[in-house]
Amino acid sequence: MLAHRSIVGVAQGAFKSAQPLRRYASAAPTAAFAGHKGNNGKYTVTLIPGDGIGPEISESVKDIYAAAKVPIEWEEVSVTPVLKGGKTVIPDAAINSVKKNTVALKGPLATPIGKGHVSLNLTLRRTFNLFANVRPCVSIKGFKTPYDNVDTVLIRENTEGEYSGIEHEIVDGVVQSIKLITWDASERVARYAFHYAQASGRKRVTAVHKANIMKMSDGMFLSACRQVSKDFPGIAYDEDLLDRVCLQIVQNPQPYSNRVMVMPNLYGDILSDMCAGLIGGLGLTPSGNIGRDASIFEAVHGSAPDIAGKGLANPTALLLSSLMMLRHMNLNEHAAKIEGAALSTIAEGQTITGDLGGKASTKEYTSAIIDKLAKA
Ligand SMILES: NC(=O)C1=CN([C@@H]2O[C@H](COP(=O)(O)OP(=O)(O)OC[C@H]3O[C@@H](n4cnc5c(N)ncnc54)[C@H](O)[C@@H]3O)[C@@H](O)[C@H]2O)C=CC1
Ligand SMILES: O=C(O)CCC(=O)C(=O)O
Repeated sequence: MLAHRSIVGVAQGAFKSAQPLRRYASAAPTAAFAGHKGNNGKYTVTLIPGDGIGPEISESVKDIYAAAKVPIEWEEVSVTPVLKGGKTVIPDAAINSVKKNTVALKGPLATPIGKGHVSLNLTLRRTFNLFANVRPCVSIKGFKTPYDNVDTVLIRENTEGEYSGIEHEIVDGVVQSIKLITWDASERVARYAFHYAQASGRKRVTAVHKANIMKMSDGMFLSACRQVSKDFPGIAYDEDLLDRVCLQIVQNPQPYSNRVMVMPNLYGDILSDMCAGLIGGLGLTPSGNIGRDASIFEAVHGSAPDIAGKGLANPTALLLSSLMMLRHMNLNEHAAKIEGAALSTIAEGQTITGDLGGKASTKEYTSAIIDKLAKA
């Protein structure tokens, strides 16, 4: 198996062939980290704890980072929405912090269903033009699930598609919701997906679509992927229907290993939750929202209101997202150390949270990782 490389590392000439497998790489050819080390030798990173379980899992990441002596200073900002000119917006302090630091770790933000303010998650992605949402889904060695060979990366177009937020009522009882697909955004995410595959040693890119039905919008997304594929002769390219992928991957995920799947926004949202189910659930799957001027890392899951405040949440997905962030920042050794401690704690199975079949609280699981770091 090839070592997973981060393009950031390659571009900065920092890649060493002896580096360990990068399961949660954040290959970002167009988004080299632009943050600066302060006089204290630490990088400042924006932290948005978020809603529901967000503050609990953020606390866990902070505790683990302190124990691992990661050279990061957190700049904590709230994203509690504010009203400005009749619109719900993200507070300026949060926007300015991400702009300045160019990198952020974000807990989940809750969105009212069928009414109320727009999704602030989507607002952040659009504000910073975070065009690619990278969602690795990899089985954890030693942690038994119905499948033990999942190793795929979904890359979701992150700024438009079904999530464009253009909706209106035409006449009473008739509502239109517009799926907007542009050539530029499709080409940009396709190119990112091929770069990611190349940098991480993955051999194939699959464009996932419904162009049999949405002939023009998904059809154009496919045309962009096909055109970009010509620039990457070393990477195989194919296309598959979303419904077929869903069926086949739950029957046998193995053929989807060692590849990158690229797709429009909504398909990536749904397929990544489904893939999380293959490896043990939403408590385990990280993501990175990658842009040219900033990147925001967050778990795939939401605010989990059903368990919020009970100390039961699994912080692994946010922790792994933070490791994608560390690799994006070229802090590879710290990432590898924490990854080893977290994944071996899960593989041993003695101190794991309820979603993984264990009995540990968030704090007990966090302490188990910290104990391992102390012994490493
Ligand atoms: N990127 C973001 O910030 C996202 C925000 N949301 C928002 O989150 C809210 C809740 O959404 P749901 O559909 O309920 O999805 P959810 O992902 O919050 O929860 C789905 C199920 O997974 C469980 N779960 C999720 N994360 C977990 C963790 N770390 N540890 C243990 N169990 C975990 C929950 O307890 C729940 O049973 C909504 O307001 C939604 O809009 C949803 C998805 C992403
Ligand atoms: O913004 C939200 O509340 C949900 C967003 C979501 O599911 C996602 O796109 O990851």
